[in-house]
Amino acid sequence: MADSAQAQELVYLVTGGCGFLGEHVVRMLLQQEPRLRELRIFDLHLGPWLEELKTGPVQVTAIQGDVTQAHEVAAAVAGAHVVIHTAGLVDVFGRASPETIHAVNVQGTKNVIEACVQTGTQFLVYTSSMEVVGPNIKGHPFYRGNEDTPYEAVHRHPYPRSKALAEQLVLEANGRKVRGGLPLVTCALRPTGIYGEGHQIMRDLYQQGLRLGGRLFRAIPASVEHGRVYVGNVAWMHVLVARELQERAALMGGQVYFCYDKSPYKSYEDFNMEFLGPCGLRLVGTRPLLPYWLLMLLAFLNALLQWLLRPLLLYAPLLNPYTLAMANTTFTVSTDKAQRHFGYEPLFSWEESRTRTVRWMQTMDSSAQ
Ligand SMILES: NC(=O)c1ccc[n+]([C@@H]2O[C@H](COP(=O)([O-])OP(=O)(O)OC[C@H]3O[C@@H](n4cnc5c(N)ncnc54)[C@H](O)[C@@H]3O)[C@@H](O)[C@H]2O)c1
Ligand SMILES: CC(C)CCC[C@@H](C)[C@H]1CC[C@H]2[C@@H]3[C@H](O)C=C4C[C@@H](O)CC[C@]4(C)[C@H]3CC[C@]12C
Repeated sequence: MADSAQAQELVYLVTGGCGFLGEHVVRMLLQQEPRLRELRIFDLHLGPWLEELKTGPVQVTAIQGDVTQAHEVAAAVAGAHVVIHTAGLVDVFGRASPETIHAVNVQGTKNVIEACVQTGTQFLVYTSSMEVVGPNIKGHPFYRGNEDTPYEAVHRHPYPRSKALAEQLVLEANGRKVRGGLPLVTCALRPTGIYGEGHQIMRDLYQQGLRLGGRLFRAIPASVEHGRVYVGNVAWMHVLVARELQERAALMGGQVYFCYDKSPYKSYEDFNMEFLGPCGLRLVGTRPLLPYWLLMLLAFLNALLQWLLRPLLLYAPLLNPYTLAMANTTFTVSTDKAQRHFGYEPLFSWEESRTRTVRWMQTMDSSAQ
């Protein structure tokens, strides 16, 4: 027992710990990080589920705060050994202004870095995104690429632009001296499209399918591959990186890693059907029902309507020129960098990831009736 008592010495902070990914990271840390003494969860909106975590052996501290407020971030970071920064404004639908996206994703990340430097926190893991690479606006395919695959990254949309800037800040901060003189060690993880329990878009698509009499209509050719990764494996990768960064700083510091697992390569819609199918939905059409030019026209009409209606109401449908380009451009990764650098293997097989996601959707299904 002396060993485990000695081992429980680390303080972790998870920003955005009440979000879709953040909650999985929090739960994974509690399960898989035996050296944890205190887990701080920092979020703009705290979830009620945090209460149930407070009865365990690890001290769970919930902090309601805003990453754009430097003093709030510094107070939360002070005394933490590791920061996992997942907080972000994920918006590709035009719900938030470009300024707000920049403030949360870029200024928020700057605040986290400065807080580490000022308070002496040495390890920072940043949740980046595949979108710092692509798909680009030219629609170039990225077919099973890795961290070294050349690709013309062009960012026009506020969300990917903000993620790219924030990632760059995190990587450039690697090696800066933190309070006490030790070097800051940082790295960035780039998930592809995350799915799993708690995925809001999957929920929305399910509800849309129900409204359409149990059908969804194919919009994108089945041959367009879209990278997906299970949330439990993304969380596991964060936990592992945070742990191994402390042992392999020279190798891992300043590095980026795609988040991957054994989820199959499929189109966005066919992949979703792996979960929506068992819940009774059907994807109509082996080919897109509408020609691409018509979908593009509808996407532009949606963008125009959003702009016209903005003074009156927020109109933010799933389809806009950016989301259409994302769904319609092949972007998949195939890499073993995380395995080589820190021994990552997915914790959940594809079958388990699918079962867990379907089970979650079916619970939602019965609670909706
Ligand atoms: N969902 C995906 O497919 C995906 C893919 C790649 C990368 N990511 C990245 O993963 C991270 C988590 O994304 P998610 O899908 O869980 O999104 P999410 O919206 O579910 O979670 C983000 C969390 O950050 C919090 N947050 C937002 N603004 C904040 C602020 N100003 N101060 C403090 N907290 C704030 C939110 O309250 C929320 O709990 C993001 O950084 C996102 O860019 C997500
Ligand atoms: C064209 C319509 C028929 C379908 C629209 C689907 C669209 C809403 C989906 C397609 C691809 C999705 C993005 C992709 O999985 C990866 C990411 C990266 C991540 O950082 C944030 C979420 C995001 C942008 C997904 C959002 C929803 C998208 C655009």
